[in-house]
Amino acid sequence: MSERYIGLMSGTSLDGVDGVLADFSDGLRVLGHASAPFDPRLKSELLALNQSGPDEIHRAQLAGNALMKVYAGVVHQLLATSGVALADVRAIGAHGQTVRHRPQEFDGPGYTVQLCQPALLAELTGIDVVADFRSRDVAAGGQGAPLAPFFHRALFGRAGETIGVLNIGGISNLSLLRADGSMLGFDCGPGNGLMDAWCQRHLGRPYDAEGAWAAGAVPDQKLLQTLLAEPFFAKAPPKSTGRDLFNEPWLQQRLAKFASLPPQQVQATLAELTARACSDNVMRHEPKLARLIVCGGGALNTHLMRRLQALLPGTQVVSSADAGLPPLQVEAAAFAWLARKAVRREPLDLKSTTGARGARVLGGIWPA
Ligand SMILES: Nc1ncnc2c1ncn2[C@@H]1O[C@H](COP(=O)(O)OP(=O)(O)OP(=O)(O)O)[C@@H](O)[C@H]1O
Ligand SMILES: CC(=O)N[C@H]1[C@@H]2OC[C@@H](O2)[C@@H](O)[C@@H]1O[C@H](C)C(=O)O
Repeated sequence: MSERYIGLMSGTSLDGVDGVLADFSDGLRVLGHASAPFDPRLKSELLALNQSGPDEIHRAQLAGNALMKVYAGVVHQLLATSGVALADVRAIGAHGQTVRHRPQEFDGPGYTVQLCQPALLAELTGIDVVADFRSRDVAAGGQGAPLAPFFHRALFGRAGETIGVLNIGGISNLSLLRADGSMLGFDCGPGNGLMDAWCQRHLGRPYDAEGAWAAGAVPDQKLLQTLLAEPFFAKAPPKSTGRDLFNEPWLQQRLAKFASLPPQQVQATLAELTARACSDNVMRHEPKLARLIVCGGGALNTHLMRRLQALLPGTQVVSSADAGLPPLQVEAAAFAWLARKAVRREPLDLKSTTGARGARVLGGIWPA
């Protein structure tokens, strides 16, 4: 049986799809990486679908179909560039696009929605598809996120060492892999999402490359304290979040009293907010952490990486590239790894991360 899997991730940044073709026959070997940006229409529709709007069920299905075409394009790109035959790929792990994340609503389990049409993807690729990774966890009382910590442990964990893995995507999440093999994983809060939105609004660019714009101003401490007063930051794990909370209206409401601040200073404050959301959690849960491996697009933000290092002077802050896997490949590889777990019906012990009642197999399988 082939040990080759494809992982496809389109995250909360809405920048597009990252795909990885990985071979797990001896640890992890990445055979290919491909990505595809969303065209502006699909991007704005996916963004709009994060909020309720007219005819949203219909629009969500069509957006899911359009998303699968982008996913299939990435699969074909991976096969073409790696030379791996279609029949040699055991399965695709397809995350889909999160448009709602409300794991706890009222007094029962809530829900989490990832737009995804696994049946269509199976048709378009001729490969088994594993999808819907989060709903079982929510059904078992968990947050449904983050799920990558299990992969972080498998890839970066070292017996006898405590290591942190920080993913900075649209939202940021931290995995603390402890020396005794136990682990803690949860979302920290905003990652690049608020910075991206502010940069798009004021510079017309999708993100602040290398954090150069933010680096040119000093954060406003009063605004920073106002943003950090959000109760999510003080909550104890398990916890997860998304665009449902950290969105542009959230920011605009808090900016109302800071109308005279120059936009660049707001950007510097948003970068500091992301850095603090992450570093405060390291200080709270593992103050003597020796090494923090950073992945996700935020690892490419030089200013953010410098701020993290400054806020965590006793910790060596490194990009995941220095630990063997480039930042934009980690999450996609995680969904290849999670697909393999589903195919092998191997449960994950979810308690320490999502807070689910116990170990569960995550994901459903749509045969080719
Ligand atoms: N060179 C760069 N300089 C600064 N920021 C960058 C750079 N390259 C990417 N980014 C940031 O990384 C983001 C994409 O990161 P990534 O692909 O990890 O997010 P995601 O997977 O969508 O999110 P999530 O992990 O929340 O699901 C971009 O939106 C941008 O903000
Ligand atoms: C609901 C959802 O899509 N959550 C994402 C999001 O993006 C980052 C953070 O918030 C994390 O909790 C999760 O993604 C990663 C892949 C995870 O599950 O580990």
